[in-house]
Amino acid sequence: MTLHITGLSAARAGRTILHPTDLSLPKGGRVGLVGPSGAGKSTLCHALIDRLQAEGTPVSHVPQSPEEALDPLRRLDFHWRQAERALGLAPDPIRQNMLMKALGLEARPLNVRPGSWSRGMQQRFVIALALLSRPALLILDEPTSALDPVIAAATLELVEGHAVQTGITILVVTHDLGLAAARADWLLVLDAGRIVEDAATPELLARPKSVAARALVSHRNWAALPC
Ligand SMILES: Nc1ncnc2c1ncn2[C@@H]1O[C@H](COP(=O)(O)OP(=O)(O)OP(=O)(O)O)[C@@H](O)[C@H]1O
Repeated sequence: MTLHITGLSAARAGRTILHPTDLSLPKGGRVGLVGPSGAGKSTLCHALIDRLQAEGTPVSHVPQSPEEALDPLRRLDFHWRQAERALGLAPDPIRQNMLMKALGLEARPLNVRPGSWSRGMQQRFVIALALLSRPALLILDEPTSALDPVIAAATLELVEGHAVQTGITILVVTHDLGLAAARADWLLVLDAGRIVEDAATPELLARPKSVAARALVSHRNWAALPC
């Protein structure tokens, strides 16, 4: 079922940051939200999360870097238990193994602090945590900014594989058109708090209509990135 969201908007300090916006996110789809810094991507994400949560639709958000989600002094198994508790879930080793395996982390002991793992592995762990709630929508916020591009691409492939099996919709939020074009079937371009383009990825790349999308597409070095 497609997630339809209408009239999403946001103001900060008396200024409209996100103008009234409608979104349609197809179930199991991979959608990219692209726009320059300050366009309002984070604001849109927060408004979207608030709206979906208010409607009772499960949504998970993966922040840019694992440090934002993990306490460096707490062991990974503590984080897992906390997430289960927050969701009202009883501990379930089978579910835990399934999610860890989906992110390529099977057989890794969790009785260590985050710093014992590479950042790429920490980010995968955070994504596995985000999947615990069986979200209808998984928002990946600048998912590659904290990782080297090859690790980032491998991580995104694992997430997408899991999403295909479970019907989760993925929203990749980024200022990097190369990343979005490689990962998403559909692209939304946000500029100054307005969605100025909403098109299938090949269509947007071939025929960008808005000034913002044309500027992103004409920035050609995006094509060379591995993810
Ligand atoms: N709490 C706030 N108070 C005032 N202005 C804000 C606040 N939060 C965001 N803004 C402004 O809203 C605009 C959009 O910010 P936002 O963080 O949503 O953009 P973004 O596209 O996510 O940027 P980036 O890619 O740099 O993270 C910016 O001009 C920002 O300065």
